Amino acid sequence: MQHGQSSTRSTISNNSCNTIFENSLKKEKEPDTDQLPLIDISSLTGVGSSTFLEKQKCKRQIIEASKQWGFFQVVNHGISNELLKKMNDEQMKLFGQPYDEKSNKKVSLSNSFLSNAYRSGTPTPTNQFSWFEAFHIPLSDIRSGNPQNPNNNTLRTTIEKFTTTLSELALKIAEVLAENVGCDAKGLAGYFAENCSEKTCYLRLNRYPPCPISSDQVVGLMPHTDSDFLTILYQDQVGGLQLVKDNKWVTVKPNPQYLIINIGDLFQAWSNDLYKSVEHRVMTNNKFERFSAAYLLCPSHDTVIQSKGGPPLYKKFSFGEFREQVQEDVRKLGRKVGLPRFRL
Ligand SMILES: O=C(O)CCC(=O)C(=O)O
Ligand SMILES: [Fe+2]
Repeated sequence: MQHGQSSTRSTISNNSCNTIFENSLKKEKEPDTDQLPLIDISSLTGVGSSTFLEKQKCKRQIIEASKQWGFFQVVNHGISNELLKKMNDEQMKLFGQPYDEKSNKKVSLSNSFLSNAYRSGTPTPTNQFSWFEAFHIPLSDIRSGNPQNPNNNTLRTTIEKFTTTLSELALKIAEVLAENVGCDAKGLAGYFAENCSEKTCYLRLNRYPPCPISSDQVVGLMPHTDSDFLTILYQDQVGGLQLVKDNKWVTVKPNPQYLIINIGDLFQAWSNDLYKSVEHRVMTNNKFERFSAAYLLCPSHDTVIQSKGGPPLYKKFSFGEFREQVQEDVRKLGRKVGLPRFRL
């Protein structure tokens, strides 16, 4: 599959991104960054006790990081280290199955919540290649998993626990960000709960195999922005995630106890460019395989995105229109154009 063709993330390559991408393909070693904001969100998640002032501080940090970086890391997120480890173990087992099994060519995954969920990188029209494989799973499929498939049952229950907490966390973060662009708390609770449901949100399980090819044309995952409100990412200790900050690629120092949150295109449009949907990518590694899991907060296709706070920079669009435009651009141009298509 062309990366992003049927998912909410897609490669992006407008002019400025091309420059970044070309520089980036030289694969020079970028320093890890310890500067990526790390936010203690215990006051939001209720892990431990906290005061009103601590909660206000936490909200301010989330808003600042979303404006300056479009990315931040969180601790005290409410998912235990045991559950994170279990998730990683289950992911290893799942991807460890023979290709025919996991890609659903054999029957063992069919009729399970994983049927038709498998994806892997294929060359782009410009012969660039993403060295990954993934399962793209709508949350509603997880809950309706087939209990008769004992192999996948611990996987399913682990994913279910993991995504239940992530769903709550995603809504809390979304509400903090939306409240700051002038939405009253009552209206907000309705907006996200009504428009983002388990039918519209996804979990992506990613595996980046060790890559023996050293070529500028091969990356773990092509530069892209996420076509959602926000993404919550869990990554293992291997590293390879990079994001653009001040026109340079910086490497995120991996810490498997943190979760990483990034703003997607919809929040950038909604906030009238206050929050940044920042390009990111994954580099390859010739020694180690790498695992990550991404939770994507997406609305239903008929949800309307309307810029708030100041004269609008984007025309009103529905998520369905956005997705169709992305898919059409990927089909016709081989790349996602994304938000610039909707700019006034
Ligand atoms: O694996 C990663 O670190 C990033 C994954 C990602 O960007 C995505 O799934 O959209
Ligand atoms: Fe992404």
